[in-house]
Amino acid sequence: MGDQGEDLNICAPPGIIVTTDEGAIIGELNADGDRVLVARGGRGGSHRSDFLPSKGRSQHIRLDLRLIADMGLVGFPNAGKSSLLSVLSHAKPQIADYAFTTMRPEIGRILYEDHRQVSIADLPGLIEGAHMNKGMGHKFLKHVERTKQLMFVELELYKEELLSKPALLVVNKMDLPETQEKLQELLHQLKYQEDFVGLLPEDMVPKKGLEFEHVVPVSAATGQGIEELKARIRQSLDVQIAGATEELHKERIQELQKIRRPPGGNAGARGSVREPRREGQMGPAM
Ligand SMILES: Nc1nc2c(ncn2[C@@H]2O[C@H](COP(=O)(O)OP(=O)(O)OP(=O)(O)O)[C@@H](O)[C@H]2O)c(=O)[nH]1
Ligand SMILES: [Mg+2]
Repeated sequence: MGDQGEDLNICAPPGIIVTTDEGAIIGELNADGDRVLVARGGRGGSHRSDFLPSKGRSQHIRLDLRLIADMGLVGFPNAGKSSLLSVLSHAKPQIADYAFTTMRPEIGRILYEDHRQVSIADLPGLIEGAHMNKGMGHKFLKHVERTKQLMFVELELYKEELLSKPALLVVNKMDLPETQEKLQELLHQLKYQEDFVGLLPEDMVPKKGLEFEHVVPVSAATGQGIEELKARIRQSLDVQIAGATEELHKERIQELQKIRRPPGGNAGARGSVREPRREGQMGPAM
């Protein structure tokens, strides 16, 4: 009858979906402390089974970190991220004239005329040294990882970790005096970045140039530029999705070509890209 076997626990962060290799969902981990049973252990032997233990299940699984949103709003405290979310979507985030009003992500959705929805996450403000856990630090960066793209609200925010995603730069509060001049200055600096790098403290100099897909001046207060911003968000995500789909198709076609090529070579001209499609069942899924 022996001792009970120990449970095998595997720790994973919240926001994980556990699936089989085929993509069937076994369970979700949405909050701290959530648990999902992936494979039940076998029963121990008893007098009913002639003391023979039964075998437990084994199961191959995938852990997918779910995106919290298509776009994440990134900016210094008070830049007006929550105000922007409230005019872009129907979300009603808390807005106030003090830093760190937003403590956890709030998601809003933009609904486009063709019924496509884009989700925007309003994130806590980012300050210098977030990567050293200052301000909302690590929490902030963890949320940022889970968005497809970033929408920077005002500039100085280029933290290198954040620059690997496509990004839009939104210049908010354009209703305030002198913002027009500041915007021109900013556009000039972006265009001639190398000339300005010398003015920055060494640890703030980005290794990679700043590239924004679009720079959009807006005012959350008056609504100026908000429609254009919505259009830019959509455009930018559509381009990214189209790029990813094309990449996937290329990979599939390459895989199919490998399968088609007989082991002894002899693929010749017949191994063209179109060949596999004619066989029907193996064409790339659209
Ligand atoms: N004049 C003007 N004020 C704005 C605009 N957008 C936001 N504000 C004001 O700026 C302040 C901060 O706005 P929030 O939207 O709370 O800023 P936030 O970036 O979400 O701030 P945190 O959550 O603390 O990081 C509030 O007093 C807003 O009313 C704007 O376009 N023009
Ligand atoms: Mg906020």
